[in-house]
Amino acid sequence: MDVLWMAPPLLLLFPLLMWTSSTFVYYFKKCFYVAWMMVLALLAIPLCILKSGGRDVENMRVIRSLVRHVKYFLGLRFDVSGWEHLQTEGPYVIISNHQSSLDVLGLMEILPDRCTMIAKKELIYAGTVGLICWLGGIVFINRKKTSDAKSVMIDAAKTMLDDQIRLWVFPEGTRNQKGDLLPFKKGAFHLAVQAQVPIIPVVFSSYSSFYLRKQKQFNSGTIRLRILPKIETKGLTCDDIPSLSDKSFNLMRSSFLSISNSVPQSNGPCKH
Ligand SMILES: CCCCCCCCCCCCCC(=O)SCCNC(=O)CCNC(=O)[C@H](O)C(C)(C)COP(=O)(O)OP(=O)(O)OC[C@H]1O[C@@H](n2cnc3c(N)ncnc32)[C@H](O)[C@@H]1OP(=O)(O)O
Ligand SMILES: CCCCCCCC/C=C\CCCCCCCC(=O)OC[C@@H](O)COP(=O)(O)O
Repeated sequence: MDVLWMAPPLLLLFPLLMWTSSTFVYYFKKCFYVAWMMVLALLAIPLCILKSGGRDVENMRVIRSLVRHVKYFLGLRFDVSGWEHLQTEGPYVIISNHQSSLDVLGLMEILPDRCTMIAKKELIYAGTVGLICWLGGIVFINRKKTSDAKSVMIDAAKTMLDDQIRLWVFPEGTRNQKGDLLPFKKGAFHLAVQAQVPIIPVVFSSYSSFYLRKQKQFNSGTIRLRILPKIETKGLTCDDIPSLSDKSFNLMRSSFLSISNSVPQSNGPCKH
């Protein structure tokens, strides 16, 4: 009978235990993030339509200002350096590594005016977020059809110059949390060379100190964001794309490793 007395305090303790359980925090933060972004997008839709009357890169100002507080809810901080490198007139291509949808928070932290992104076309179906991406002028590509993706990017190079737009590209082409960068795809470099505009590399430090998908952990943490000096492409041609891509990759990789305090995952212990 005595044991029954313990039931009410245990029942009260249960939510507390749940709350402190790191798995619960992980799922809660992830669900909150998606749901809150959906709500913010819903708020942004009428604001963007009122501001620009439809799809326009200027809507990114509205989206940027609505998203900037989200980091506080998730316990994230950004330590940004290299702001001066974004003080470049006219169009340019920003390239950055891509670890998770959380990259959107860092992106909005430093997003320059008149800058939009290249994204996979599936994103347009993400409910209110999809619609706000369209209103923000995001350029959608079909990754399954190289010829389509290429022709959309060739058009984008022309639009960049005609409308003085900057484009943010994730040259790895997909999300990656392997503790290293994936080899770069060439689209971003073709884009910059075709438009003859500079490339500004941006590096996000590894999220592995606070966000671990496999272990279901999502703690508080600081993300170091490094804006690197621009790489000029004036006078470069198609033939220079491989070396331009390699140069960018090497610069970003060494910056990533130095700000992440991590070593790439090896395939096992060294053999002597
Ligand atoms: C409030 C709520 C707010 C919400 C805000 C939300 C913000 C959202 C943020 C959004 C975040 C969303 C983030 C995301 O969604 S990330 C996913 C989408 N982004 C990308 O995939 C971008 C990176 N990918 C590329 O650049 C690829 O190269 C593409 C996709 C273009 C093709 O890839 P694919 O794998 O099919 O082919 P390949 O790379 O092997 O290339 C094949 C050949 O073609 C050549 N080639 C390539 N390109 C060009 C070109 N332009 N002109 C001439 N030639 C070109 C190339 O040199 C190669 O030839 P060669 O060298 O072998 O001879
Ligand atoms: C009714 C449809 C509901 C869909 C719900 C999903 C909506 C997501 C909502 C909020 C998340 C906030 C920001 C979304 C921006 C995500 C950009 C992103 O990270 O896309 C992934 C893409 O770069 C690479 O894709 P893959 O790694 O190749 O796969």
